[in-house]
Amino acid sequence: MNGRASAPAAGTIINALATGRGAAFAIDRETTATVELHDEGDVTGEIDGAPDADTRLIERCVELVVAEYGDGEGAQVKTESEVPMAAGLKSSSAAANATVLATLDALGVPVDDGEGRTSESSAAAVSREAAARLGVRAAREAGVTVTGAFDDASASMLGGVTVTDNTGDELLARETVEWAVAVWTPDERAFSADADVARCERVVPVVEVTTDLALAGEYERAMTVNGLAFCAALDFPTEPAIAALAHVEGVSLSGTGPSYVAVGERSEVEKVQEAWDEYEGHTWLTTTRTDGAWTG
Ligand SMILES: Nc1ncnc2c1ncn2[C@@H]1O[C@H](COP(=O)(O)OP(=O)(O)OP(=O)(O)O)[C@@H](O)[C@H]1O
Ligand SMILES: O=C(O)C1=C[C@@H](O)[C@@H](O)[C@H](O)C1
Repeated sequence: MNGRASAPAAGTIINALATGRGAAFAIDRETTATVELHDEGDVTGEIDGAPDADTRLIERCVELVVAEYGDGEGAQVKTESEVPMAAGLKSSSAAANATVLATLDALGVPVDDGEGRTSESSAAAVSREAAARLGVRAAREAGVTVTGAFDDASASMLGGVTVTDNTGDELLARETVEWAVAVWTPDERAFSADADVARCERVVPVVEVTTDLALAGEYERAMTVNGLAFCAALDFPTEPAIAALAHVEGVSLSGTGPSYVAVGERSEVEKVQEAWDEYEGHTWLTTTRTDGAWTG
């Protein structure tokens, strides 16, 4: 009764902390979860390379899946991640998605990939959207999110860009995009649950405009306006965005920071990376992911 699954991290188009509506896109860096079920007992978690980190999110994911689809099993769950925690790159959504899918895998519950295929042959398959909503519920119960972050969770689970209303965990739009992506991750960390929501709410009029842009498919402009508004609200520098805008049209603070993401053609995104290489911390290049999370 073992299961394994992986889910990609994501970058921000619209931070939902202002209006409850957000948008995100999957990137090609993953978190993998392995789950070993026991007939009974507790659920215990481990985060590879972070022995002191909080394991409640992944434990709660396993518990919720077992409560819904299992028979009182206990478990050991472990995550290994290519993305740093508390960096704005949705490591919590990737970890939750991977853990939910790995637990379903361990229980032998099939998952529908949305295109009529399932991970196993039986009829009663769980949709990937439903699996993402379970992870969001676990994130709320573990206290690691402000809005539930269904924007981040759905982008990671389904791949591509998703636009969501996190107040009802509703998927408003999904589209695939193919961008090169530059990421700058400074050394500091910022947990989403600690963000100053009252300051974010002051930029609501600007963020409402970005939602209209995103729903019209103008993701890069939405992202850039979002980034300038949230840098101001959360007191992060706008200089990385201004440097990137010499080369690309889409750049934003990702989530509640401290990472920034810039998107566009590879040759231009490489120039953004060169500019960001001047800063302290870590810069890297990746691409968008269109396929989302997977079992196995
Ligand atoms: N790789 C992981 N494995 C297990 N749990 C994780 C992992 N990453 C994050 N978490 C859990 O989520 C909590 C909050 O994480 P964090 O603030 O880093 O979220 P994030 O998704 O990286 O941030 P952001 O929303 O800004 O992108 C962590 O304290 C931890 O409990
Ligand atoms: O905790 C949350 O609710 C969120 C955190 C950030 O990732 C945001 O980008 C996201 O839109 C919502």
